Amino acid sequence: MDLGFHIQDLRTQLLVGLGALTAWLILQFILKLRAVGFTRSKFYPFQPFGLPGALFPNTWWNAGVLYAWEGRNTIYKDHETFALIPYLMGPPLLFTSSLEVTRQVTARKAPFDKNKKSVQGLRLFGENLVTEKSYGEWSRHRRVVNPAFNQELYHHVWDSSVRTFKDMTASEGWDLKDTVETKSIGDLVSKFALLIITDVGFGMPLSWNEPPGSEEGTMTLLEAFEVMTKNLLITLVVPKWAMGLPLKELQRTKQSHEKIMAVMRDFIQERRAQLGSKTDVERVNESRTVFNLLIDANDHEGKAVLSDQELFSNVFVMLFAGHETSGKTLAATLGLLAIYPDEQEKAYTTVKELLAGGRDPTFDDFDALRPLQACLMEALRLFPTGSLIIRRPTEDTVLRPEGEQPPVFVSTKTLVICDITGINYNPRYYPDPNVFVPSRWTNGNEPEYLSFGAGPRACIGRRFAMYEMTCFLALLLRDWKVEPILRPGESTDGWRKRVLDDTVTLTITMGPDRVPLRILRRT
Ligand code: HEM
Repeated sequence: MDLGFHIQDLRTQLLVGLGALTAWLILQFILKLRAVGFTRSKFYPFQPFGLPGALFPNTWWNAGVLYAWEGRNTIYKDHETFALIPYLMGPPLLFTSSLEVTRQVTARKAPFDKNKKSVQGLRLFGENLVTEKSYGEWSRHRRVVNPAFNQELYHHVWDSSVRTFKDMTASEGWDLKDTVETKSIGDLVSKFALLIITDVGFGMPLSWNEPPGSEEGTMTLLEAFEVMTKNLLITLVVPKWAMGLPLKELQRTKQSHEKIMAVMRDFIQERRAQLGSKTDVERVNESRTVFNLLIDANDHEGKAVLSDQELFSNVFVMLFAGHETSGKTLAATLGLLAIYPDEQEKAYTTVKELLAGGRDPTFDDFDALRPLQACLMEALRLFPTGSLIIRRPTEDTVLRPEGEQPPVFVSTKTLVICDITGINYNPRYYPDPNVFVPSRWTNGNEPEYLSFGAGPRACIGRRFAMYEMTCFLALLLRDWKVEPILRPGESTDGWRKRVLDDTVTLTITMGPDRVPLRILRRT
């Protein structure tokens, strides 16, 4: 055999292959540029939210998963709207920090819809309110769930928040202490929010020390959520059959899914058993928890509005959307109040005057607690837990930014990223965007608020979240003061960077991770 000829042949084939690949990449690159109308672009090998972009950190050559967060003060400096072209892999993206463009993308009947792939992680158990397409089955889901979010439910949220807060301080031993140091206020407030959603959303009041599944040796629901959230990437990339392999993280991820499925199955069965023994009149008079309404809609004879799978999936998404977001927001708010003692003092003065004699806050106090709501809104501006509104054009479209900026063409091949972080740090809308200024939201000239989304797909749980978080904050500030636990020689700016800014993670929602705090009893 002529080995020299064989190698020569192989080399030629390799060169031809490489040439073809290069030609194909160049063609794709041109098509991607065309898909965004040759708009001003930045170039990276991959897109930030897919593999392998998300696997590598955000750096000069890679737009990692925290691209928008880490670039919040820089990437929009020259252009409020620009394209990101992944030249090796992934669709072209149009990033915008423009309110005007975001309004056009999220408006009712706008030619934009959810992108199925972007909400893949929330489709773990099937389609639901969050994952359905606006021009698909979404309105059917929203029609079923909408009526549950009413005043009666919010009353329930408030009462449950008071009860759970007291349960927390008693169970965590705070009631016997003057100073509490916690390594992670995030863990406590996340648990608080989970207990509220299980109680109010599903009629399952659980005590602080007995979260579901707390039998010895098994994962609790809280742990299951944490594992599932942290390992979302594993869920998205590892095929189902491989989840059974004997690797620790795979096993834990699998266990977390099983736990969540089991708890939800129990929820559904228990509730069905309760509802089954009731007449129609009794059903109507029943406490209208989100869950009762879902079951009702599911079971009503001849009028099944949601399939069993959809019911299951909506239960999951409510548990998820209803706890992670509020927990992370509360953690960020407490962290910021700790390093802005003047703002904390102002909020405390409101609470002290309103709750004279140390009484508990009631539902009717909500409006008077507006300065506390402003602290939460401002923290959520700085750390928007739902940080990206991702949409795909349903037809080729032109977006028109404000002022002098040129119109932007986007084809159906493009993903449009309305970057809430980008908008929230845009100095045109929020002067001194890095500073925590709660009075932005009470000065009578409030800017538009994007942190709960916009348009018909905006957050259905906004008021739910604001009630539970305001109540928590009122109770905490009434009795306690929060302080940062500084390292020797550390400034509060250094603390903010280390504990808040640099610990932000993006799984499904975004926010600081743990937030260590010193909590001192007020005398
Ligand atoms: C601080 C707390 C919260 C924040 C920051 C937040 C943020 C958001 C955002 C930005 C969206 C829009 C996403 C998009 O357009 O792609 C959204 C949608 C949604 N949120 Fe929230 N959320 C919070 C709390 C809650 C709570 C407590 C619940 C339920 C109890 C909830 C349930 C939902 C649902 C079901 C949707 C999808 C609505 C639809 O597409 O029709 N959220 N949320």
